[in-house]
Amino acid sequence: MTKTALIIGVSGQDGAYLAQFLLTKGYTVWGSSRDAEGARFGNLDRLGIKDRINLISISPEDFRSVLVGLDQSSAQEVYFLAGQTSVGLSFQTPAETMLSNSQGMLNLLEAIRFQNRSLRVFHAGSSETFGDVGAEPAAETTLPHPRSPYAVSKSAATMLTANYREAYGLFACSGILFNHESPLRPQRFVTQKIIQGAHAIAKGRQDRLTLGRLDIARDWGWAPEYVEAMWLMLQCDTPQDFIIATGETNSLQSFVELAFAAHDLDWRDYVETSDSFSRPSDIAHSAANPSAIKAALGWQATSKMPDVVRKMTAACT
Ligand SMILES: C[C@H]1O[C@H](OP(=O)(O)OP(=O)(O)OC[C@H]2O[C@@H](n3cnc4c(=O)[nH]c(N)nc43)[C@H](O)[C@@H]2O)[C@@H](O)[C@@H](O)C1=O
Repeated sequence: MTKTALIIGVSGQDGAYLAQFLLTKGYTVWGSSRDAEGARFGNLDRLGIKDRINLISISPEDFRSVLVGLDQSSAQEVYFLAGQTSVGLSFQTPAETMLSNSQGMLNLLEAIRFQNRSLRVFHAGSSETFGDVGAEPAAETTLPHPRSPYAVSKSAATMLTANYREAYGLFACSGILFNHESPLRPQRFVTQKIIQGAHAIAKGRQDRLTLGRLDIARDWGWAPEYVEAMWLMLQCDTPQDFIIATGETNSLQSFVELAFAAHDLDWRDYVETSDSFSRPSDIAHSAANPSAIKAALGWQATSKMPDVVRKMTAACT
């Protein structure tokens, strides 16, 4: 029998790749955005799948709209990928960030409980939950130490998901996603800003690139691989939270170096730094231990940071 999935937040990077992946698996795919009639769905267009998705409007902060969306799609699997995704922006829009990420996920869990639906639900959690990790990479058991309104909103939604699983027996789980990138990433995120900046400089369309702190370090993976992990988590016998990451941490400076080297340029000739991109509090070092998902589901990231740079650069036009 054909399976049906609903992706709440289909217009973003992960929503688009997940929709594409589920179509290859033969799913009927429903995808939501706040205003499905007004939205452009540029990422779905870019992947050439817009016409194959049943597009509907859901505002996750609006309980009624979530209930109606679940009814309309009759999905067996629901993926919550909606909400405000920028850590930097969350310092300026803390309330909106809390509402869209925490209240939105709570509404979905409550709607499933209220309608007594036996569907499976995936929540996109974030490594931001862990804050700065020390020498020991974060594992599923690492205690939260959120350092931004975004991180607090994701931590709350992750805890709510676990609570509804334990209290009401819902098949609900969170993937604790570390940074994952692709050509669909907007330039508000540092990787795409660097890739596009280096490309524009190489083409003579731009002189300099201004960035914030270069000494921060992240675990950067390849987004199309991460959506497969999301799907695998809903195919398990029992729901469980997993870290989704490569297990390799690199500095932002090394990312910049590779992005410019891809055009035979020395980054030091073009990159300057400015405090205007600094955050009130930031994570200096983020690192993951993704061994649990490999052991349980056989999933592991094959593209590491240099592959991410290479593939994002290759997609530049
Ligand atoms: C896992 C997590 O991953 C992402 O959050 P993020 O790590 O904050 O991503 P980002 O690319 O905005 O920043 C990465 C680092 O880079 C530093 N940085 C330096 N210079 C610039 C700069 O010029 N722009 C930006 N944006 N950052 C800069 C910045 O201060 C930060 O330390 C989201 O997907 C989020 O949804 C998520 O869950």
